[in-house]
Amino acid sequence: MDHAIQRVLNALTHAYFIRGRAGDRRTVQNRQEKIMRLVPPLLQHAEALLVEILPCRLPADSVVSRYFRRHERLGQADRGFIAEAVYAVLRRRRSLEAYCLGEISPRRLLLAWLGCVQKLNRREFGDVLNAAENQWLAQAKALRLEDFPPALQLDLPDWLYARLLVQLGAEDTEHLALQLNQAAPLDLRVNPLKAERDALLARLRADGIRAVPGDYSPLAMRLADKPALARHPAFLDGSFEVQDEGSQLLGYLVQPRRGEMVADFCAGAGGKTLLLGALMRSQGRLYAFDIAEKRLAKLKPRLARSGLSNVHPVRIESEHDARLKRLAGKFDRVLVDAPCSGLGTLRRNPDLKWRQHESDVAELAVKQASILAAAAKLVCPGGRLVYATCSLLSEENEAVVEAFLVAHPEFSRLSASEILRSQSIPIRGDDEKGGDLRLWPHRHGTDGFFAAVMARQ
Ligand SMILES: C[S@@+](CC[C@H](N)C(=O)[O-])C[C@H]1O[C@@H](n2cnc3c(N)ncnc32)[C@H](O)[C@@H]1O
Repeated sequence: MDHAIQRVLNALTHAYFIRGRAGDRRTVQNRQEKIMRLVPPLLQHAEALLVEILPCRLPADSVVSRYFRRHERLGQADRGFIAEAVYAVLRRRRSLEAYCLGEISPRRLLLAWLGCVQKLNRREFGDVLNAAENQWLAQAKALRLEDFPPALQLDLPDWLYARLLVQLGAEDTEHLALQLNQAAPLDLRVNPLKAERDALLARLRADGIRAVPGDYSPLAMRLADKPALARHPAFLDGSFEVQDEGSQLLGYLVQPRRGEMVADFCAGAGGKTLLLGALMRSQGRLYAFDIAEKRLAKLKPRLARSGLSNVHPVRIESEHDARLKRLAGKFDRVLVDAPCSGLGTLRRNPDLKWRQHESDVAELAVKQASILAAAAKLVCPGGRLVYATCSLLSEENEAVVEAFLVAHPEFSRLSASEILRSQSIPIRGDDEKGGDLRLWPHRHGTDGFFAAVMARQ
């Protein structure tokens, strides 16, 4: 193998683990050894992957999966490593482009990340850099990020920075943006029909998986690393699902009870459906509506693992589907996990900040209002309606709910924090304005979520 590439890989591996996995020498050593053993030209793979991702035609995660399917000989550690480099570039794309000094290319973005963010020195780069690149990188390293506008420094598009500034102020926007530029932790949710959290934590630890209970959700477990779990026996037997802790809290806001009629209006692949079904102890009827056949199809194997028998997936044409009319006024609880900009998930999907535009947000808000109004018709008198998004923007959140409440005086807001507290879920911080729940990556360590709980008279 080319020694220069080997040196960069060593340095990269070092930088990667120092940043992400400090404190566990054994893991560092194991994975480092693994990478050394398997080592392909990872930098070239990262470059090739960026060529496909940067035009932003498709979501980055689907491009990454497709790439790895095409390169099936890449091992787990190599994949982790390539994905880490590519995602780092996506997170820091705007400032890395500035470091490119007018000649933006996937290779330069990667080298800028290595040189200017990871601070690899010339010796660590070895002879990977040609003379022109050496010269360019020396100039790039001399740039001071502080001399650029705040939005660039924080790697946000101008329009998004401007909106967050209005909502949060400069200091909080900075804290949020810095957090959004980190990788999200891996959270699991225990399936209470199959396992008990303490026992499952012990089972995972016995397998060398470092896990602790979540801060808020009684079913959450947070992992210290990102092990591959798809073949873990406790996953296969339905004892847990992968689910962000914030997402879990939405299930507790719906608070479904055994025997009730419950609808998950935008069920997708059923992350929240599975939780709602488990909270109902599989008793009563739980409808999982969605317009996307493909997403609902992904719910099927998850349902099979979960042990739930009360879930009815129904593909609808739109929120105005005629079948919904027959169900009007019949549901005790309705969750609307609305399609949204997804900006609360930027730690996982950093490409969204470059793929979403202002005009998308305005369109989404119109769609969200229409879905909420249609879903509300399903709620019975005395029933509960929860509107949620993983957006950070008030346009998709409070504004949608406020307009809905004006047009539907039969609904009134409940306090989300009180509902959670009544279930012994402690939510700290400034999350109670208007009674709605707001979860922020920089305050709660979860993805960004908004949820409003409403009751029908
Ligand atoms: C935020 S995702 C839902 C995620 C899902 N609840 C989960 O926890 O995994 C929004 C979903 O809304 C669906 N959707 C979009 N328009 C819809 C509509 N008019 N009626 C129902 N669902 C819709 C999308 O297909 C997508 O699956």
